[in-house]
Amino acid sequence: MKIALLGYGRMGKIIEQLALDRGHTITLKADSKTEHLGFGDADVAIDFSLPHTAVKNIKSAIDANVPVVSGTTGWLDNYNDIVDHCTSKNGAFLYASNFSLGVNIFFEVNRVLAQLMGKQNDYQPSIEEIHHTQKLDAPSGTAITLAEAIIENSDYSNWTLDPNSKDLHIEAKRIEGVPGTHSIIYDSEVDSIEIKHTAHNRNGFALGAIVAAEWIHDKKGVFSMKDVLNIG
Ligand SMILES: NC(=O)C1=CN([C@@H]2O[C@H](COP(=O)(O)OP(=O)(O)OC[C@H]3O[C@@H](n4cnc5c(N)ncnc54)[C@H](O)[C@@H]3O)[C@@H](O)[C@H]2O)C=CC1
Ligand SMILES: O=C(O)C1=N[C@H](C(=O)O)C[C@H](O)C1
Repeated sequence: MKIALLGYGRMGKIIEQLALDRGHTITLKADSKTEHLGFGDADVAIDFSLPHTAVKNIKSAIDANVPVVSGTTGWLDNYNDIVDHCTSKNGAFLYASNFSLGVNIFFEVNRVLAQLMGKQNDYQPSIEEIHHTQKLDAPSGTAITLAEAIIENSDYSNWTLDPNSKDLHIEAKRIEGVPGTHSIIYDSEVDSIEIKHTAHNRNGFALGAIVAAEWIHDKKGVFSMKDVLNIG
């Protein structure tokens, strides 16, 4: 496949390496200095850019009739706008807050645990996420996905970063060099239950994005990693 990379930072560079190893070619490496996104004959685009550039990048790919997968976080207020745009142009689009196989399994474990704990009022749920200090958004997109599943199965209606709020609390810690760690904690007076996913490096995110790009390149519609991995 010919792949256009929208974003050539930490993730874009790892995706390039793994994509070449899988026999793909890279036709575009767009970064902050790129003035025009020339998609040429790209089969698919992979967007790992910045919260304020993702919407424009995704729309440009759809307008160029290039299926696009996006892992950029922090832009989801515009998600429905992108879905409408993709549908009106008969394009192909997939967003995942986290592309790694391990986290997508963790999402399912979180959902089952949330269903079990939904009526256990003695337990207070909370989420902790830890990322490197260069991360621009908080909480992480992954933490938001985890929170949404807990909210669906409980009396909570919102998540919050404020520890004094009554909403579902997400604690976002920034520590140099951490690729991404997410924990769900249910705490009671007598015990606690905790599940945790720890990324050891970024390769799982990158591989998942390439697998998603391979999957979507000949499709039309709006998809998620559930469609790609066939889990859940
Ligand atoms: N969904 C997932 O599995 C994962 C998502 N992420 C997310 O991916 C995004 C990127 O992460 P990193 O690579 O670590 O960030 P980074 O800061 O290393 O890279 C961002 C890149 O975007 C480029 N860029 C800036 N303006 C652009 C524009 N207008 N068009 C195209 N590119 C532009 C920058 O020059 C840079 O190369 C973040 O939002 C992060 O949260 C990161 C890892 C995994
Ligand atoms: O910025 C990152 O690095 C990551 N961002 C994603 C997120 O916001 O959930 C995924 C992963 O945790 C790494």
